[in-house]
Amino acid sequence: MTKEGLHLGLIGSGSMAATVVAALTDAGVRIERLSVLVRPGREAAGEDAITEWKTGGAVSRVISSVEELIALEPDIVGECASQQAVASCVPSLLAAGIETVIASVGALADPDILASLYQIRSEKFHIATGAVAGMDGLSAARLSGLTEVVYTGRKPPSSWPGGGTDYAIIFKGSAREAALQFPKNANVAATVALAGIGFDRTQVLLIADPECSNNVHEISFVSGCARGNFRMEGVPSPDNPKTSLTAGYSVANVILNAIRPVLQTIARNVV
Ligand SMILES: NC(=O)C1=CN([C@@H]2O[C@H](COP(=O)(O)OP(=O)(O)OC[C@H]3O[C@@H](n4cnc5c(N)ncnc54)[C@H](O)[C@@H]3O)[C@@H](O)[C@H]2O)C=CC1
Ligand SMILES: O=C([O-])CC(=O)C(=O)O
Repeated sequence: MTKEGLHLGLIGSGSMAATVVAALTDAGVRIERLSVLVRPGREAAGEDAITEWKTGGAVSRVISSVEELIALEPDIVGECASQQAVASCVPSLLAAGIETVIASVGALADPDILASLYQIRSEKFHIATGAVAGMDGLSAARLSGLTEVVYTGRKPPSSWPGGGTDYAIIFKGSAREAALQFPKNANVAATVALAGIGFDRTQVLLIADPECSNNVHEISFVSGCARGNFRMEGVPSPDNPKTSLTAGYSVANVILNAIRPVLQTIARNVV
């Protein structure tokens, strides 16, 4: 981060990336440079997408390899792309010492990916809570002994693979299976698993519900210190209703917290 502002790196140029940039700009962060990693061949589409973003005048650049992104030396990178992007980009970013926040948390349900990130043991690795909330309470309750954690995710039928219009139980099983089978819809299952009793003991129910206009996340748990029941009702992103707007705000919030010490230093220097 220079005295003038933040050099933000993003992986992905879809709905969540747009929300992250708008949220940071609205929060008063001056994004001086924006480096956006897209899939090879998607550079022009990425550049078009960025023209619609609320960047506050950032100088933007679209690249298509993680090596180029690393060479540009962003202050922090937000992954807003896919589980595959976590696997292929995040270990290199962390190995290069770059602060990185992930949204595609379901990637960690794959033991090989988890192991590759664990080996790096970087304090610069952040997991956004995404579309859900209450993970602090769940992880605190874990210390008292969790005996049951159930996550239920409901979205309108059109937001599930295959579309349709009717009520349907899309999936019932473990958080590991949910996160790997529904990479665009069940990252929250992975987040709940990581905060609570793990990928194999967390029970997941995914429902296509025509009564829903929002994306609803319900968590219940039983522990030694508390029983918990909480519910988050996320407004779908206009460009991609599968993704709740909360998820992008969550990535922006992690970025804000990570850069805050630097912002405070700048404020002290300027005032
Ligand atoms: N933790 C959470 O609560 C949530 C996490 N997510 C994750 O965030 C991701 C992004 O969500 P949206 O922006 O709504 O999706 P989107 O489909 O609007 O945009 C994703 C963009 O990333 C690009 N992309 C995918 N893999 C890439 C790679 N390896 N390198 C560069 N670009 C790549 C795609 O081409 C697409 O343009 C989802 O795919 C999902 O994995 C989504 C919703 C909630
Ligand atoms: O955005 C949401 O509501 C949740 C979601 O897609 C996910 O968990 O992957």
